Amino acid sequence: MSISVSGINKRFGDFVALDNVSLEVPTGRLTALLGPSGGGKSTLLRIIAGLEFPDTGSVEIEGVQATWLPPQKRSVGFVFQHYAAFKHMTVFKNVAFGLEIRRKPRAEIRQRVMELLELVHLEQFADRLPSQLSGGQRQRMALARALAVQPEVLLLDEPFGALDAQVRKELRDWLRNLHDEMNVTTIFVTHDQEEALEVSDEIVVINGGRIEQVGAPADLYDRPANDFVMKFLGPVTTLDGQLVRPHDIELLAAPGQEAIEATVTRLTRVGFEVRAELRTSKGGSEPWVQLTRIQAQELDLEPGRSVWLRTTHAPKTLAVS
Ligand SMILES: Nc1ncnc2c1ncn2[C@@H]1O[C@H](COP(=O)(O)OP(=O)(O)OP(=O)(O)O)[C@@H](O)[C@H]1O
Repeated sequence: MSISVSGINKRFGDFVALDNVSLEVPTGRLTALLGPSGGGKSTLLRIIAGLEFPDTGSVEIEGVQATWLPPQKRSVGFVFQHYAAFKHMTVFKNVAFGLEIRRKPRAEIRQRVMELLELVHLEQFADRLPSQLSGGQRQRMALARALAVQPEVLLLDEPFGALDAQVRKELRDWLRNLHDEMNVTTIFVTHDQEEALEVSDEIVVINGGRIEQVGAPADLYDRPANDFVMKFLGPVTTLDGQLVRPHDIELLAAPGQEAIEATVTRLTRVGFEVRAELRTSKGGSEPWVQLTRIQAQELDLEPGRSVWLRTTHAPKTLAVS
């Protein structure tokens, strides 16, 4: 199911939470709403879900006007961050809930719930209470519950928030597979750029109630529309007044064409990478460069050594703030 949002404005009192936001999400796509806290991501998702209504603008789902429809009439399943599981019900009952209120036959409910629990790897926990699950397991239960009624649109607000890095990573792969298997249109909110870059087909960068840029992860990373997107999507440093990615700077052991002389001030090893901090001779700017251990060894880098720097990627011609 495709989703079309156009000209959405939303205020809370005097505060503008969304400022003329328009967005097209085609059927089957996995889209991330990415941005800093308070930027308006959740508000936009809640408006698409029908949990909140815009002041002006419209939401269409599969070409049908849905702006004022209640959530249950939208064919959407959603998982919000502070998801309230029914504490007194087992995992099985929690997942079965949506099917039971739709008065589906018992055998069908049983089969569907067990299929879903298998999908989210919780089949052995069907009889437990939510309080007897880990945070990650509870979030997977919430996803199974959202999927039970076979929504064509899945809306997830920070579905992996508050989990440790390792579990988040596992759940990312799992979400990607699930999305592909279930053939749904998924929109998820995250403030984690790595999560958005790794999982999604398309990223919508939202800041201060406005969309900064929409595009495939690689496009946004390599061709950010502005400084904000560039800084938000990955590491940046400045070289010769230009904002560049630290891995887009080449280090040379001898002078080269268009290369700037610099002195190594500090070397830090982070896993298999080396971070070299430098000071340029002319202008005295202090860029840092990310390189592999092998590169650092080949250049025989050490503090005090002179090197020459040039960008391997066309730098963005934007003013550095
Ligand atoms: N019901 C509300 N009443 C008043 N202000 C609200 C309400 N809901 C959201 N806001 C404000 O609107 C702004 C956008 O909130 P929103 O939750 O959409 O941001 P977000 O990008 O999802 O942030 P986060 O990542 O922190 O969840 C915030 O400044 C928030 O305080």
